[in-house]
Amino acid sequence: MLDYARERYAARGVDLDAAVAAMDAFPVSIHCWQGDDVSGFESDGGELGGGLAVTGNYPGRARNADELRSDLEAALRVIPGQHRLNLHAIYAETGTKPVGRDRLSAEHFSRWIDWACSQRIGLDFNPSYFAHPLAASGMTLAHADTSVRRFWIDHGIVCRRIAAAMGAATGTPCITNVWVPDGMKDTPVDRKGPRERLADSLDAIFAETLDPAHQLDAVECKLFGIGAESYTVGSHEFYLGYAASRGKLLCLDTGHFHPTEVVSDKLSAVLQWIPEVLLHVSRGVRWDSDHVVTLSDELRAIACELVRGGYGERVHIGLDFFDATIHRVAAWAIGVRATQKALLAALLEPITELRNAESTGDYTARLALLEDHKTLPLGVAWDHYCELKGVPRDGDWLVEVQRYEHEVTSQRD
Ligand SMILES: C[C@H](O)[C@H](O)[C@@H](O)C(=O)CO
Ligand SMILES: [Mn+2]
Repeated sequence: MLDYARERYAARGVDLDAAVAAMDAFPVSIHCWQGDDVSGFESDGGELGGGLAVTGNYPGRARNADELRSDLEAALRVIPGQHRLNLHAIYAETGTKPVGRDRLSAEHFSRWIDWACSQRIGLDFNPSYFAHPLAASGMTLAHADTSVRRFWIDHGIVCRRIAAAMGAATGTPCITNVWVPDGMKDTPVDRKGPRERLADSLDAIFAETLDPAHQLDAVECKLFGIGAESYTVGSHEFYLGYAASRGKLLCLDTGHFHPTEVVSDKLSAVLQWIPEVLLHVSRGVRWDSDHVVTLSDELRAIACELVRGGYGERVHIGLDFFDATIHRVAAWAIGVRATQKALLAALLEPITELRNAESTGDYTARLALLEDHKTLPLGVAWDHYCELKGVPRDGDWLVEVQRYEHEVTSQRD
């Protein structure tokens, strides 16, 4: 079967083995928050809020950092390749004493850092601007009250330092992604003031120069959230301008746009003006519902844009979904494996033939090639990749997760 697949791709001018080898250049930053429904481990944390909503009550949620790390290891055993872990500040381990988010430091993440080093994976990081009494009003960095704003600015400052320590320890830059829920349920009369305050707060957070070899900054835009239906301070236009003017990464979450807008079309547009992009690959169903990522047309289109544009170095792939209706380890595995399949399909695209067809105006051949590519034996190449990396193929990995569920997660209260 593998030889047959090699031949089929070779007939289209594509080297299957080279495509499989190229997969190493696309690590995926796996979001820790799928493992515990974005709960975190703060003893004094608040309701999730911020427009974020997790539905479902599948048994076996990780209740502490050791359980979450164990679940992540179970997921990594069925995910091919070396990846990264994306942590939120609410996953700090502060012992029995609560530590204010404005006082967190790298020592509160030392066990995560040691674990990442032992797994040989990189870390990414996020300040948490939700699930906190000072975020309950729906405003954080854009808040009109200076003392509330100061608290959240200090949170951003300490998180960048934590990220720098993570990057230094793991030997790969840690991306600190700033997302704030700030917005209004109903029509504001002052759209300008909060945006001025958000810009000032961000400038204050980013004032300290940190080594880009250890730490990079990203800002995440959004169209609307639950409870912020009429106005989102950090809109796409706001953050595109901010990132372009400050040389920051722009985080594009695939659930954060109008349902008819697609991130696959935005990549080559924003990368004209900003240095790098962080992706939050999600699957919005009718709204920013954060469903588990599947091998959709849009996911494939995003992967094609990365490969065709040669954006491997400039686009960082992260995931952002949370579904508590299915087994959480399986959710990670499904989402990461789907993302990787999209990448492999993109690497197997008959790009030379496609470019020739397009440049000669033969749009009939372009469409025919794109359609035919869909049924070439991607699954055989994918199985081969899984075997090379020593993880179960499609059809086999779920059994491993079910065993883990039986032995570990189903034993939790
Ligand atoms: C928990 C995440 O940081 C959060 O989902 C954010 O990235 C987002 O997308 C909010 O809608
Ligand atoms: Mn996101």
